[in-house]
Parts: sequence; C-alpha cells; structure tokens
Amino acid sequence: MLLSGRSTHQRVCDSSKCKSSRKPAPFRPIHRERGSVATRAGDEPSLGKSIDSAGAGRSIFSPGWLTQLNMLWGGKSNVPVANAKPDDIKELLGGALFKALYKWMLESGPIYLLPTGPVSSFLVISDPAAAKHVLRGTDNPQRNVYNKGLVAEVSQFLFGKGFAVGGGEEWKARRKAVGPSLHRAYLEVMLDRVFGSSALFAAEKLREAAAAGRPVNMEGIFSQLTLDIIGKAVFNYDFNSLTSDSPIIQAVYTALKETETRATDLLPLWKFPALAWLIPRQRKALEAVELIRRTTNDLIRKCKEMVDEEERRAASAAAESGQDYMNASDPSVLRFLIAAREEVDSLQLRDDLLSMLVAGHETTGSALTWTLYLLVNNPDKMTKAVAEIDSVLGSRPAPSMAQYGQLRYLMRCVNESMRLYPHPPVLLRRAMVPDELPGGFQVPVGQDVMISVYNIHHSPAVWEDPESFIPERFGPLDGPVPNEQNTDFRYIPFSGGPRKCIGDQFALMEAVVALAVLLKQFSFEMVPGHQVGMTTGATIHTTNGLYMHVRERQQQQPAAAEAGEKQVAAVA
Ligand code: HEM
Repeated sequence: MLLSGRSTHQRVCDSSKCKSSRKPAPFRPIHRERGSVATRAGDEPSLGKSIDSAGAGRSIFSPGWLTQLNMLWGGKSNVPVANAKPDDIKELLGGALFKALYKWMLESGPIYLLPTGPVSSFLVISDPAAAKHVLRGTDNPQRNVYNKGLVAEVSQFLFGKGFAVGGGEEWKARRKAVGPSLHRAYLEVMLDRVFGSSALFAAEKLREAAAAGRPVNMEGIFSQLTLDIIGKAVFNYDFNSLTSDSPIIQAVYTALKETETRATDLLPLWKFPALAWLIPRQRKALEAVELIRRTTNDLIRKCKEMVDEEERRAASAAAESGQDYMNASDPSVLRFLIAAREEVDSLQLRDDLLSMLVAGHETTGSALTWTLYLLVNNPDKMTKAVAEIDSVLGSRPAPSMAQYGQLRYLMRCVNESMRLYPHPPVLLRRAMVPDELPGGFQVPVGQDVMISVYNIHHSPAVWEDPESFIPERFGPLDGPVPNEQNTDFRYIPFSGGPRKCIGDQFALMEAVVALAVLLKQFSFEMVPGHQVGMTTGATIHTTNGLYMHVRERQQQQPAAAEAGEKQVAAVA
C-alpha cells in the first residue's frame, strides 16, 4: 500500500499548467445552476437486531506521526495538501472518514492531497468534472487509465475472483455474463414475487411490535429485509432473517468493515496470509468470509442439482434468439447463470454471486434506513409521500409494476436520501499510467485516488442548500429520475462509467416498493432523545441504530382508495 520513490506530494504535480501552483485557495463554486434534473433507545427488547458496528475490530497502528512526517517532506508540492491533524486522521481508523474529507475540502478546495504515510497519499476529488474523468477512464477500452487499485487489494480476501473488484478482460467477460441476468422481465417478476411480498412480511413483524408498543430498530429491520430479498433474488433462497437471527448479516458487516480497516492500515500485516490466523481481528474477518462462502457454495450445489439438460437447451435457445431467459419457478440470478451453461469454474461463480449478495444487501438496507430517517424528520415531505402512496396504491397493499412507475415523489425521496447519504461515501481508484485531470492537475502513475461522492453531493459549490432534504430539487416529477448522466456527474450514488453499479434499477425498485408497503400501513416516530450517529462500514451506518416508535395507520377511506386505483388504471 505504501508507494515507493518520491513523496507523492512531489510526484503528483510537476506541471506548469497546474492550477494549484498557488496557495490553496478558499473553495470557490464550480457550478451554480439549480438541479437540472447515544445511546440505544430504552432497555426493553426491541425488534430489529443491532449489528456490532466495530466489525472485527480496529487497527492498532495510528498514522498520526507518519502523517506529520509526510507533510514535512511533501512541502514542495503544488497540490493543496489537507491540513490533516492526528486527531482528524483518527477518523480514518474505523470512524466516519467522509466527514473529515468534507472539512478538508472546505479548507483546501475540491482537489487536494491527503497524506497517509511517509510516501503515500490519496488524491481526494470532490469535483464532478474530475470525478467524471476518472470514473469514465476506469476499465474503458478507449481510455483505460484507472483501475480499482486499493479497493481490489483490500477486499480480495472477501470477493476473491468476483467481478465487483476484478479488472481488465476478466472483469469484462464476467460483467457481460452476469449483467443480462437482471433484465427487465426479471425485475418485474422480482417486484411481484419478492420485493412486495418480503416487505409485507416485514410489515407483519412490525405490526407485532406496534401492538406491543416496543421501539423498533428500523436499521436492523431494513438490513434483515434486504438480506431476505437479495437471498431470494440471487439464490432463490430465503435467509428468513426477519424471523430468526441470520449470522450472515453480521458476517457481511464484519467482512466489509475489515476492508475499510485494511485500506487505512499503515502496517499491512494482512498482506501476509500466514499471519492472518494469529491476529484476532483478521481471524474474525476470515471466519466471517468462510461463513459467507460456505453458504454460497451450498446454494450453488443445490441449484446445480435442479437444472437439467432440457432447461439448459431452453436457455441456450433464448440466448441465441436474443431473448431473456428466466425459469418461471426459480427466476434467480443463480438459476439463470447455471442454465446458461456458462463455461466458468465454480470458484468464479461463487465469487460473482457473493459479489452480488454483498454489494446488494447492505447498500439497499442503508438507503432505506436514511430515507425513512429523513422522511420522519421532515414531516411535510412525509405527508406528501404518504398522500402519493395512498392515492397510487388504492386498496392494494403493495404496488404493481404500473403503480411503481407512479410513485414518483417517493422515488425522489429515495434519490435525495442517496444524495445526502451515498453508499459507499467514497470510491477508490489507482492511476495505471500518468494522467491529467480537468483543470491541469497531474496524476502520477500509481497514485491512489479517492472520489468523495459525499463531498460532491454535499458541496455548496455543486448543490444549492446542500444539507437540506429537498426531494423536489431534481425537477418536475414527470422528468427523468436523476442519475450521473443527466446531472453531469453531480449526482453519482451508483458511480458512473464502465464500473457503474449493475443493480441500480433493482435497488431503486426494491427501496420504493418496501417504503410504499411500510408507509401505507404504519406511521413512524423517532424515539425521543435517541441520537442515531453516523459511521461507515462500506456504507453509511448509524452508530446507535434507528430506533422508532411504530403505529398502525387508520384504514384508508374506501372513496380515496377507489380514486387512487382509477388514477393508476388511467395511466397504466
Ligand atoms: C441502494 C443500493 C445500492 C447502491 C447505493 C449501490 C452502489 C454501488 C456503487 C457506487 C458501485 C460502484 C463502485 C465503484 O465504482 O467503485 C456499485 C457496484 C456494484 N453493485 Fe451496487 N449498489 C446498490 C445496490 C446493488 C444491488 C441491489 C446489486 C445486485 C443486485 C448491486 C450489485 C453491484 C455490483 C455487482 C457492482 C460491481 C459492478 C462492477 O464492478 O462491474 N448493487 N454499486
């Protein structure tokens, strides 16, 4: 992880064109146009189990003194250097790193260098144009400049050969093979059979808690719900984590937390596999990975037993005629891949599926957590969202496909929540060849780059009133759903370029359906005095859980329900 040779402060910027050959300027606006497009609550038992947010534990090595040394040696650089004090850097070690990155952006500007050791640093990017340049230059056959660098190294122990972190030709082939499994017909079936029914099951659980008057940790509920959903969608397997504690939830969190710890570990003992079982933190993380892999292998084995020659022929015929293949009784991604008779070894298949399980679980759970938190804390927005849900759903407990398309305000609420709380809050890349960013900053080969999605989404130079929750900011509801393209990379919750999230449509549909189901039946209220806090795993988590009082809403008036149904029928 430590870069050799000259300090990256010196290597990063030798160009006379570089804008940073002056004193770090105060942060100036780069775009001004409007959006174009505590403590645990109570002692009584509560629904929604909390995870152990320390994961496998923290690194014992503080980078403080090394950072100071770096700043002394790197003083000749022209790129603004973050004034990273040891206290601030502590946040790198398992805390909310993105908050420190924001502070340095305000002090040093949208592109700065963050020293992390005597010869190592991150080039931190908080500017949409530079982010676009880097993201589009990753695994792009026309301009292949960046790879996943550090993130691939630190998460290899978890994802193995999985395509979420691999690169080059291997990644390209796997993405091409797995991508088609999430086709539109598959999403439609998921909406009907998985998203809606799983959310209704979660509602049953909430009803029990509501009746008992117990506070509920909604973060826990969402984590369980999204694990159950991704289990069914990818493996056709019910983890049933809403009913019984699934050790998989903690295992996924522990493994992801370990990747973050590794990324900031100055004494990377994890690079020596022989030592891993001797170090308690790493042992815990490896045990978590073993559990996840064992579970995945079992599911693959069972699915292979189900698929016969006839099904393989049907899948091949569909592929040849350019149609999407789906097994009606088991539409899962796993079944798709096995029926498609892919020439792929079982380790690759295991790691690809595991990539989807991990990438699709906690991210969506966190998006749901913060959307509910924001709605509850913004009652006027909640009223609008609930009115839309009542009107669109009518007497149905869960949305149909046509109704999903009509839940436009709710969709904007999810979009806006992912602006304020992006998961993950930073994206990592490494320069494979020397590069120049828009604005003239030189990037030397080997430089680690950190795109702070959180900073871009919170920057007063990019968004008006960035800290407020304003779902209306993305323009008229009949306009497009915001994404990286129609905001010119000012809004990148699913990243952008060739490595953009493969499950973005899946995740949005899942989140909107789950919220529609729950908000139709219940009202939510924060437990008074409960401080949620913020920390990071790979996503933004609460520190103390999202404890809420849940109450059943009064039944809707039949007239209103009928009006809602008519309205949707007219649009469908
Ligand atoms: C709200 C939910 C989600 C968020 C915020 C999210 C976010 C992201 C982001 C930011 C990336 C790109 C990382 C990078 O550029 O370095 C990514 C990649 C990925 N996501 Fe998602 N994701 C979500 C849900 C899902 C779901 C539901 C699935 C699967 C069904 C999924 C599967 C993947 C995979 C496989 C990749 C790697 C793609 C590649 O490298 O080619 N994600 N996700």
